[in-house]
Amino acid sequence: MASVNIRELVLETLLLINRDGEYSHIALGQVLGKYQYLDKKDRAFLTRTVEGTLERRIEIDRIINQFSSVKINKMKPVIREIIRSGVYQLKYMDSVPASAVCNEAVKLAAKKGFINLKGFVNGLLRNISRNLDHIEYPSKEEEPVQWLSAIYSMPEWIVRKWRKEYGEEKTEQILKAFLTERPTSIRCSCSKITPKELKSRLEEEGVTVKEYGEIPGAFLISGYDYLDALETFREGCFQVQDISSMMVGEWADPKEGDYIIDVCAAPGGKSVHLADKMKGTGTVEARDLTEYKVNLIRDNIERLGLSNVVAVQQDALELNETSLEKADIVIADLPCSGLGVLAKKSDLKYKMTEQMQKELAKLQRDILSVVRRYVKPGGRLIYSTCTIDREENEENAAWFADKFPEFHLVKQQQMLPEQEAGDGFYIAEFERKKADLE
Ligand SMILES: C[S@@+](CC[C@H](N)C(=O)[O-])C[C@H]1O[C@@H](n2cnc3c(N)ncnc32)[C@H](O)[C@@H]1O
Repeated sequence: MASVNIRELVLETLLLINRDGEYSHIALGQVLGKYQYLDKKDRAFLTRTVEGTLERRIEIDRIINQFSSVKINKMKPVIREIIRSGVYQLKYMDSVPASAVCNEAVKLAAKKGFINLKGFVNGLLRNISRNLDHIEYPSKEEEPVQWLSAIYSMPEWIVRKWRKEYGEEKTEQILKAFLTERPTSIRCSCSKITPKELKSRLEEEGVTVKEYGEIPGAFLISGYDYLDALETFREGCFQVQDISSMMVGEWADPKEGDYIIDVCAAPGGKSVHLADKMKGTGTVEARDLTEYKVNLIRDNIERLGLSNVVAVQQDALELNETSLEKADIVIADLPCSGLGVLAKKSDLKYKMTEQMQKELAKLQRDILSVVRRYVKPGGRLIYSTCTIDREENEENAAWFADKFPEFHLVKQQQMLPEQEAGDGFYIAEFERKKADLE
């Protein structure tokens, strides 16, 4: 088999994300999928370098601009990504010698046809490597927003918003949590295997497993190569799901035989959790907008071998007359800005804008206005997002309770990203009164 240059794959992935606008988890998944034969060490290097270069991009670009005669936004995309990933390795990967970083970057630039820029790449990276102790940052006291933005690589508009909503100290904790490496959280597919059996089978497969006490059947796993290489995953013994996101299933806590409509369900994490909780009884109707998305749900249903979930294509903005007042529980885990899951999808912070966030908050209201009509009198609506933005969360919940008095807000919780596990996530539970006011 032809040998692959791992730094070339890093470059290919970063170009897909930063130049072509692909989502980081999709780009990385595509490249890792295409080169499944890479050994564990190379896969880990690829993942860490791509994710690290992305999550530290604001800081890295500042460093490059401090030392380079050509500013970052004037560089050719290939050279820009070679230098960015080089700076990440120099600053954050102690295991890679500086000389190797510089030499490999120069070779890669030449291989990509930029022979005339070999000297530039070499000179810049060596200069940065010699001056890592002389990087200039904004002053913490005089420019706190700029300082937080540079140190934690978060766009200034987001830092400003969170400082206002959460205060200085909490904002810094949130920013720090996003940059902390965490294990993968999984949920045992309890209709297939007991948590105890799952734990021992994973350990037999060489995986490090830690129980996450607060949720039954939840574990934190690490030390594996990739999921498809695990027999327990292929057999559908567990589902990868964030700890915070599992709380939707815990709050919904369905009874056996319930009819649940999950209006924005792909790839199906919450739908399969609820189906698992109903032990083969009842029905979860898992809907999403496009056939592509619906197929992602089907893949999960098939892998987990569940018989009480059906995946259906349906636009949540269009009223489905046949569903009126039918559901015991409606799950509305709606499209959102995703600013709670930056630990896993760090590129979202560069893609999101204030304007897009406002449009999403409006879309959430529009969807809620339609799908509330599927809830039976006495039934429940669970609204959730994976963001920590008040406008999409508490403000939308208050608007909903005010606009539709047949519902009352039972409880709501904003979960902030945690160091060990758990994304930033929001859940609100509404109950529809038995006798409507309408
Ligand atoms: C936050 S994700 C859902 C995650 C899912 N609940 C899970 O746990 O795996 C939001 C989903 O909403 C879907 N979506 C966006 N607009 C929609 C619409 N108008 N109708 C139905 N689904 C929509 C997206 O395709 C996306 O899959």
